[in-house]
Amino acid sequence: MSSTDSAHILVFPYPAQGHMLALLDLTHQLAIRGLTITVVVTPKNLPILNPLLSQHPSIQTLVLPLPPHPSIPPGVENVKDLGNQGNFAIMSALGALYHPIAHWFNSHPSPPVAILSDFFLGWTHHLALHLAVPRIVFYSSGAFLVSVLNYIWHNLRTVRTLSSVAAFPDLPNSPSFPSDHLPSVFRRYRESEPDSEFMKNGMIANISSWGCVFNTLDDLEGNYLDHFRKEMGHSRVWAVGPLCGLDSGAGPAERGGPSAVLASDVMTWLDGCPDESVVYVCFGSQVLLTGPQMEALAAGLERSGTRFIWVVKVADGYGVVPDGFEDRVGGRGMVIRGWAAQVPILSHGAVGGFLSHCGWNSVLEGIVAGVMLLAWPMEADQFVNARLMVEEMGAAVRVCEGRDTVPDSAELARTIADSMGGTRPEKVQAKVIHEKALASVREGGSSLRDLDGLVKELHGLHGRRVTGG
Ligand SMILES: O=c1ccn([C@@H]2O[C@H](COP(=O)(O)OP(=O)(O)O[C@H]3O[C@H](CO)[C@@H](O)[C@H](O)[C@H]3O)[C@@H](O)[C@H]2O)c(=O)[nH]1
Repeated sequence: MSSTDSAHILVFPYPAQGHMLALLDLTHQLAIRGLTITVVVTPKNLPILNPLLSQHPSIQTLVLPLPPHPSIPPGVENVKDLGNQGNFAIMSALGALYHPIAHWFNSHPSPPVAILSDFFLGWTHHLALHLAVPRIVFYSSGAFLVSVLNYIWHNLRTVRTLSSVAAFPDLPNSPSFPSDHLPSVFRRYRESEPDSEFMKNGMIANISSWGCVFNTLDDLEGNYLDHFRKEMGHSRVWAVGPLCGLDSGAGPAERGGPSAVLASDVMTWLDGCPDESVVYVCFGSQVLLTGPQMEALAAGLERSGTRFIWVVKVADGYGVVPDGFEDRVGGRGMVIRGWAAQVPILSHGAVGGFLSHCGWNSVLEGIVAGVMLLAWPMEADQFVNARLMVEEMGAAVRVCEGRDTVPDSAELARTIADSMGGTRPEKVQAKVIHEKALASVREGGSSLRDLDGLVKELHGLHGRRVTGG
């Protein structure tokens, strides 16, 4: 199909690995289904698109410099270099791309018929209204989290005045959370502070957008999706996940960047381990551990007697792997300093557990791999995700919680050894969800059906004007 006879979509990922990689997985799916695509990206994030662009040379990029912001050091364009606290500044800085994008759009011979953009780019709703095209929100987090957030923005004063526990009586299962477990975008929000207000307005704009896509599935979050659909009052809510369970086609070993240790070397090491004997430890792309946390985790892994792969993010002022640790654990463990090929590692039959911060992508990748999660939620949506997996799904074990908490290493060692050794009910349940997740992205599955529905809707926009929402 040529670019003139297929719908042209503008895809705008948010520059954080946990947001971007999943939207690029979706972009790949849209490209193989014949849509014409332009991706908005800043120069330093362009290499993250390499696997996608080499697979689909027809995908165009709109490369725009990141507008300056006083809280963003020169040269920084991705949240991985700032941590979670950098989100508001990056969101605000990107907001200044409104006019450059509008200008590009208005001078394009065959401009996009829709904008598909991350939920941290809520302002693109107004851009889409201005350009008279529909905007579709991509939620890189789950429907439970988004339901919690929507409740918060609608009941801001009430939730802010609650002291220690916040209840969500309108949501399925009426959950409640200690207030320090609420999503970071809310906890970091300060009334009248410009970047905070910009973020909040963007979140509210998401609710009015024409449609939305979730990287989730009915069998995991059907109750929250139903609740959300009711709140939206329309059916343009597509649950297409787990996107990592569809053929990524984008060379998973290079997903997000080159691996610090050659992926083939890691695979060879795993080949020498018995089935489901290895616990994979990684806390996503943003979290850095303090010195005491690193020591406790190292001691826990050492005392557990379990095989492991530990991915350590390194930065000045944060913890390091204790001296002599690797000699003491001998061939039983592998430490990867920097970026790891997470998806291929998890999919290896030798991996049986995943000690994770419960970032949404890690949760889904663990499910697709059929490994049990050992949950250590720290910030953002992670407490909500952990609750879903531990309490509601019964498919994960909680090992620690909190961004600053230092786990007790003896207890950590026991939990790791116990989880990896025995046949816990959570392990069995993780396999049940794994099967359901794989079925959802196979022929006849709910997520594939929704993906086809989304694609049909996008193709249908070609030559038609649908705006607002
Ligand atoms: O060494 C690494 C580290 C991460 N990843 C990948 O990077 C992504 C990380 O995403 P996620 O597990 O969701 O963690 P974060 O990077 O922390 O993601 C942010 O964005 C997510 C989506 O909104 C939220 O759920 C998280 O809480 C938030 O911290 C995943 O696809 C991983 O496979 C690698 O491939 N190699």
